Amino acid sequence: MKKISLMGATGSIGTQTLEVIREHPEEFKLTAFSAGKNIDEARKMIAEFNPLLVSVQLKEDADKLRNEVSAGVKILSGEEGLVQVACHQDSDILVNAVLGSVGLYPTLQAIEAGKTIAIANKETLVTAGHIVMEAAKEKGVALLPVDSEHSAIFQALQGEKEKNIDKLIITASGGSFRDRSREDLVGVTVKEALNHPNWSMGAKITIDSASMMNKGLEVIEAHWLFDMPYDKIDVLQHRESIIHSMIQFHDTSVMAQLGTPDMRVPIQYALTYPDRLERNEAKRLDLAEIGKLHFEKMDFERFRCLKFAYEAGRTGGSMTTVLNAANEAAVSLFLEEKISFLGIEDLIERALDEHEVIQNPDLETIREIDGQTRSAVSRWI
Ligand SMILES: NC(=O)C1=CN([C@@H]2O[C@H](COP(=O)(O)OP(=O)(O)OC[C@H]3O[C@@H](n4cnc5c(N)ncnc54)[C@H](OP(=O)(O)O)[C@@H]3O)[C@@H](O)[C@H]2O)C=CC1
Ligand SMILES: CC(=O)[C@@H](O)[C@H](O)COP(=O)(O)O
Ligand SMILES: [Mn+2]
Repeated sequence: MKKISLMGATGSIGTQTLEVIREHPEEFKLTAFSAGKNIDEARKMIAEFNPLLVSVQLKEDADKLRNEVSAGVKILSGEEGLVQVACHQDSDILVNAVLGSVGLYPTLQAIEAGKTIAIANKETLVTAGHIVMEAAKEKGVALLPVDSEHSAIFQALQGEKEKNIDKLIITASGGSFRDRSREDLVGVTVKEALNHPNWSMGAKITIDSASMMNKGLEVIEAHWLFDMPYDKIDVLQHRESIIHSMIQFHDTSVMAQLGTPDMRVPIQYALTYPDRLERNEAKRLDLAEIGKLHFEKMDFERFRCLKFAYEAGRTGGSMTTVLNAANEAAVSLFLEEKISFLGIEDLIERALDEHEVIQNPDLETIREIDGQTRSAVSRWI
C-alpha cells in the first residue's frame, strides 16, 4: 500500500489523482491533502478519504473546517499547512499538483524530508529549478514527472542512457487559438481562450497553452528534469495530442510515448513507477480510428511567449523566476478581464526587459524577485 500526500487536491490534476486512488483502493491510501479556497470540495474529500491531515489556504476556512470534522483529522492552513502536508511522516510519496510558485517551498521541504515527489507543478521548476534539482540530488530524492510531455520522455528513457540522447522533442497541441493569426488574437475573450481543443485542465494552464507559455514553461521544466541544454530541446506542433513527446537518439532512432489525452495515465505511472497498473475504464488508443496525425514547425513570432521562455532559460539565474511570476500575474489579470489576451505577453516582455539578472539566486532572493515582479506587473496596467 502506497501512502500519498497530495497538494492541490481540489484542482484538475488533484481530482484526477483522487480518481486514480479511488480506482485502486488496495494500492493507494490518501494520508494528507491540501486544498486552496474550495472548502466545499475539501469537506467531501475528508468524508470520503478520511485523511490524517488537511490544509487549506485561509486560516478562517481552517477554523471553520476544524469545528466540523472528527478530532482524528488535523486541519492546518497557509504555507505551514502545505509544508506539513508535503512532509507528512506517514506518506511515501508527495503528489505536487498545486498551482504556481507557491509550490516551491513545500517541495524543498519535502525533499529535505526525503520524500519521493510526483511533480505536476511546473512553476516550481521554472522559478527555481537549480535549487530544486541540486537539493534532490544531494538528498537522493526522485522527482517523477507528471506533466504529460515529461512523463512521455521519462517513459521513453526507460532502459536508455541519457548520454545517447541527441535531442528531446516536446509536442504542443497549439492551444485554443492555434488556427488564428496574431491579428485574429486582438479582442479574443476569456471564454474562447479557455476552450482547449484536447485537454480539460485548470484555467491558468489552459491560458498558458493558448499563449504557448505552457510549452515555454515545459521547455524549462525539461531542461531541469532531464539535464538537457536548451539547444537540444525542440518543440513540434502536433494538434492531436496523441504523441505526448519524443526522444531522438544519436543513432537517429526516435522513441515516442503515445496515448489518448488522459492525465490519469501519467499520474498513475508516477505513482506506480517502475511498475504499471491496469486502467480498466480507460479508452484505449485506436490509431486506425484517428487515421492521421499532423505535425507543424513552431512559429516563434506567432507564439512570442515560447521565444521569451527559451531566451529566459538560456539567460538562466533569476530570469526564469521573472518569466514565471510575470506570467502568473498577467494570466490572473487576463482571467479577471483586466487586460487583453495579447496584453499577457506585453507585460511579460516588459518584466523581462527591466530585470537585471542575478545568477544562481538563493531561495530568499527568488521569493523576493517573485513578489517584486508580481507587484510591478499589477502596477503597469
Ligand atoms: N491540469 C492539467 O491537465 C495539467 C496541469 N499541470 C500542472 O499542474 C499544476 C496544477 O494544475 P491544475 O490542476 O490544472 O490547476 P487547478 O487550478 O485546477 O488547481 C490548482 C490547485 O491548487 C490549489 N491552489 C491554488 N492556489 C493555491 C494557494 N495559493 N495555496 C494553496 N493551494 C492553492 C487550488 O485550490 P482551490 O481550487 O481549492 O482554490 C487547486 O487545488 C500546475 O502547475 C499545472 O501547470 C501539468 C500538466 C497537466
Ligand atoms: C496535459 C498536459 O500535459 C498539458 O500541459 C498539455 O500539454 C497542454 O497542452 P498544450 O500546451 O500542448 O496545448
Ligand atoms: Mn504538459
